[in-house]
Amino acid sequence: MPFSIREFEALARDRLPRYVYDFMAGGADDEVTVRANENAFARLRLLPRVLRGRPKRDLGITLFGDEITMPVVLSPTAFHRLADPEGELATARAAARAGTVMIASMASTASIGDIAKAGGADLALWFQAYIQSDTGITRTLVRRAEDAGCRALVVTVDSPVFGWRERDHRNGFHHLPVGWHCENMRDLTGDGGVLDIEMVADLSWDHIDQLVAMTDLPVVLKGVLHPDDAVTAVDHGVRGLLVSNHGGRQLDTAIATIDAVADIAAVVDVPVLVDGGVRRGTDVVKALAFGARAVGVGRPVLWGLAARGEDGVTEVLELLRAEIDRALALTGCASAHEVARDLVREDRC
Ligand SMILES: Cc1cc2nc3c(=O)[nH]c(=O)nc-3n(C[C@H](O)[C@H](O)[C@H](O)COP(=O)(O)O)c2cc1C
Ligand SMILES: CC(C)CC(=O)C(=O)O
Repeated sequence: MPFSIREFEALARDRLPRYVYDFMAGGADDEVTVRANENAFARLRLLPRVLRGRPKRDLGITLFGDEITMPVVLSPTAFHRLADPEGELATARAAARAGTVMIASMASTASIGDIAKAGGADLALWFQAYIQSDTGITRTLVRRAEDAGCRALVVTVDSPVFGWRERDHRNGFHHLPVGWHCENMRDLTGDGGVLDIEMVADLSWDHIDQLVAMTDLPVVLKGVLHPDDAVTAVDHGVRGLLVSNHGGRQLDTAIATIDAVADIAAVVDVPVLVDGGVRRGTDVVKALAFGARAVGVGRPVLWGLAARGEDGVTEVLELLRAEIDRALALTGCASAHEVARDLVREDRC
């Protein structure tokens, strides 16, 4: 079994067709932000405490009333069938076994209802949506998420247009293989067809008001990086924030997310999550120190799924859990809640 997420990525790279690996690993333009997300974590250094007598660590946290077993959730990623024939169903089973949240992408290759069934009652399932220009379509998607038992709605707001992904253009990857579809987009128009997902350039806070009014589920905004937007979001009834630059796939040279999270956590009272470049338990501890309640992982889940299917996702999540536990022990913390801001210093080398 691989010993690190890095090794899972190498295994996945060997197993996947080139165009699939590139789609998953790649980002926008020069991929500056893809690299920056990881590099920014490495630049931060931990200042551990000693002799605090911590025989066991408690990794659990609460999100919207649900207890999860570690401060790591599965960020939404499209097209899991490209990684494994069982696709999102395998991912859901692994997330349920790990006792954490899966944020299912609107661009899943299984429907949200089928993902919920696969995960079973143990899965804390959230649904990620791109607001569509036709409010009726957005409403139907929200109802499907509610009917599937989703516990929160994540609205991605960093994609008014699609990022420029040169690897995909070079590989000619613009559509799913014949016969595979975004199953959440089926039967939305009455003719049994599958609609394309739209990126809507004129999205505004009015759309967020509409969405918040449409559902009792907590709405989480994904893709906020500016503290002023975070404050505005909460004013509009948003109940959580996922600080994200879409894994460097949208605006290249956008700020690394770990560099954005502290300023946001300082100005809002709602749970703040962060994703982008989390590859080690020490990264998670740094995010907690900056005020995040939890982190999201995108590509690591895909590497696990591509390398070893459902078991691979389980192994990736358990690797992270063990690494977080070890990082807490080595920094002198008994729980995720005890991680304090003064554990992290900027690298002075
Ligand atoms: C292959 C791939 C597909 C993605 N699909 C979606 C998506 O459908 N919706 C979304 O909001 N974010 C999507 N993302 C972004 C992730 O939710 C997340 O922000 C990002 O992957 C985090 O960075 P990491 O991969 O370094 O962990 C995708 C990312 C990847 C790598
Ligand atoms: C195909 C898109 C809807 C998903 C994706 O690749 C992304 O959001 O990065």
